[in-house]
Amino acid sequence: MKVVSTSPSFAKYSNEPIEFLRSHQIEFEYLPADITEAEFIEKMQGVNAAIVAFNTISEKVLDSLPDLKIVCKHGVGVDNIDVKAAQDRGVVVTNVPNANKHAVADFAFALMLSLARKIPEANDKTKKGEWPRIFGSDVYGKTLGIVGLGMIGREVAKRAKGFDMKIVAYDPYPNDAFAAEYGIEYVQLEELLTISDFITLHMPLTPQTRNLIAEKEFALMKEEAFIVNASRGGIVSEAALYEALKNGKIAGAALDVFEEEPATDHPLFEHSNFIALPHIAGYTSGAINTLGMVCVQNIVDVLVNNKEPNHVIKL
Ligand SMILES: NC(=O)c1ccc[n+]([C@@H]2O[C@H](COP(=O)([O-])OP(=O)(O)OC[C@H]3O[C@@H](n4cnc5c(N)ncnc54)[C@H](O)[C@@H]3O)[C@@H](O)[C@H]2O)c1
Ligand SMILES: O=C(O)CC[C@@H](O)C(=O)O
Repeated sequence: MKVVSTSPSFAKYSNEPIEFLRSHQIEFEYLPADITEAEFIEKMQGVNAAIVAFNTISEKVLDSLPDLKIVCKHGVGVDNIDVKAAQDRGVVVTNVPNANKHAVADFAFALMLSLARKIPEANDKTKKGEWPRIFGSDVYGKTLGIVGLGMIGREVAKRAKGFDMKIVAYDPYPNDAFAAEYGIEYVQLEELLTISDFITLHMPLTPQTRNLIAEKEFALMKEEAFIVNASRGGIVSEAALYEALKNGKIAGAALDVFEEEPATDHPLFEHSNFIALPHIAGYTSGAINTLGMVCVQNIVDVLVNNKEPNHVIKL
């Protein structure tokens, strides 16, 4: 039996996941994260399980890999996997919910603070020998709008309580008990965009959420508002964001995720009130170790124990 990973972070902090596979007589190999579809199909012949980060598992890929039994998303969002096609072919798809929620929530908060206090700009100038008086915006006591109050959104809300923020949320599937416990008010998206000083997005990329934040939505926001997206590229229209920043419709934005990744030499980079990150919100040692161990346990359950693994994505 053989497992391949295209996730560059799999087993980065310890060998435990690979040793676990070997203890079950399962071979392991890394493939490059930016592998082409044709190369992936070629290298995956005879392989029984794939651990994937960003590469696309399309219907064509699944049709070309008759020995594949399980695809494990090394993370949460399964937008790069054709789950329906996999299900139709009897290939199990799993993800790892929960494992990187603290890492991403911390990161989203770091981005809000970085935008409000202009930390990247202050760092750049100080290292260039300047000693600038840079004035920022308050975070403490401001209104935070969380779009998508799932596992990560709820962790962001818990952090925001420590900053005494007023929290509003939009989510088509409300969690009333959590909202009541943390004093969160559910509102419609339009209201959230209108009243929030900080807006943070934490939902999956789906046909319904693609371009959810576009020209009309930026027009609703306050001129002092900051927006953070550490969920998925494509939820924020980058063309609309470019115009919103250019025309001063909002105060700043930070993206950890882009419509096309890797994002290099992007028009948004010209805006000084725009922070660009390379899809690293979930990258901490604790999160990565848990992700790896959950993936390999699921693989052993399918290939060796003949048992339903945890976190199967079912449509
Ligand atoms: N940047 C990163 O490295 C990174 C890491 C982990 C997860 N993510 C992304 O974050 C997303 C959220 O992760 P999670 O663990 O909180 O998932 P989750 O499933 O626990 O929560 C997602 C929430 O979004 C809500 N939702 C669905 N459609 C919506 C819509 N149209 N508008 C508003 N809310 C909507 C759901 O009801 C749910 O409450 C993932 O889907 C993934 O794409 C990114
Ligand atoms: O595995 C990764 O490298 C990141 C995955 C992350 O975006 C997620 O959806 O959890």
